[in-house]
Amino acid sequence: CAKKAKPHKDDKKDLATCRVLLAELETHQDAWPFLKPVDLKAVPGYRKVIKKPMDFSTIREKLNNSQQNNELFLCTFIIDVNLVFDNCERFNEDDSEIGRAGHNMRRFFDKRWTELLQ
Ligand SMILES: Cc1ncccc1N[C@@H](C)c1ccc2c(c1)OCCO2
Repeated sequence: CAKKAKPHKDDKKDLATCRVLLAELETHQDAWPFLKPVDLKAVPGYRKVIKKPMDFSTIREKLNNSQQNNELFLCTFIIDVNLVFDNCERFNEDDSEIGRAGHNMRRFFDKRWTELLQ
């Protein structure tokens, strides 16, 4: 993904842009299934099926802890956001509340990160 994002001279903008993007994801009306980690005790089968759980609050934690000079943070951010949506597709029917929310959120993210980061 590093090559996809146009080579910025200063990563400082990228970190701010990831924070803006994450805030937009968190406040989206379809974000509700993805705001916090899935409760592995409350959702039967989730722990077995989904090898790498991810959610927006975990991504925010990682972003807050990421070193600015470590240019990998941008790729890590993109990979983690896509992991949220890939996990959602794997576990939820397309024709379900959560499945539809996942598709809507992925469409929104793809549009916004292209506008902001490429
Ligand atoms: C993203 C996702 N994929 C699969 C299952 C759950 C979830 N999200 C959790 C928060 C969630 C979303 C909705 C719920 C719920 C938990 O627990 C039972 C009531 O409805």
